Amino acid sequence: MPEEKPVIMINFKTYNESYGFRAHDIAEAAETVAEESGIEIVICPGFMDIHPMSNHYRLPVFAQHIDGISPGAHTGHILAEAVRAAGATGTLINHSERRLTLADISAAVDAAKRANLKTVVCTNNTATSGAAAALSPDYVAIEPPELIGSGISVATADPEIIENSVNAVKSVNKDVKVLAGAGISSGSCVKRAVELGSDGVLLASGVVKAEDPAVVLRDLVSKI
Ligand SMILES: O=C(CO)COP(=O)(O)O
Repeated sequence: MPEEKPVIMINFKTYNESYGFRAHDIAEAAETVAEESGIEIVICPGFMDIHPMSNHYRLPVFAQHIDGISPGAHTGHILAEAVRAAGATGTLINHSERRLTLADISAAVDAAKRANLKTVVCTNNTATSGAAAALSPDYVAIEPPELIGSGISVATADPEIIENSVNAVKSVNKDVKVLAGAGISSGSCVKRAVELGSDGVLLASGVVKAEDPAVVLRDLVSKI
């Protein structure tokens, strides 16, 4: 088990169930379960919900993406400082559904650090996990794309990718934490992911599309 308690990050993506009032339902459930369990639950809502989520809940709020730009004339871009000002304290970077080049990932990590945002670089295989670790983000999140949104847990379907990514990341920079994601939906998945060396999980559909997110969230923390 890691020294610190595992973290649970919920990526709201752009599901119909994830914005506006429904974002509040998920965040309210996450706040209740985080306070009951003492487990850190991070929410990653859409950009429009960062400010209301940050104002209403005591949960850490992360963006789903930022661009590797500095303040200035960049129409249509997402500025790290603006995300921070809206209340976010971290950001995902390079999700499989929002892929970036290595140069863009590096610039985004630099922009996030400049704005005092925590960084979660998402990766799709062991080699990219090692490459991401070289940028010294706070977290590398390994998520095999073929299992994302499948309901099939990476912790049981592809445990090697978690172990191999942990080894690849730690051999580059032992201070970088590793999250596992794709198909995570239960406390058993979380337990297994942690046994394989991860510091927590990043998940989406299991919570966002649940009829009652609190039920799933309570199960997710139940075996930690
Ligand atoms: O992409 C993911 C989280 O960033 C994983 O998505 P699912 O939990 O829906 O498989």
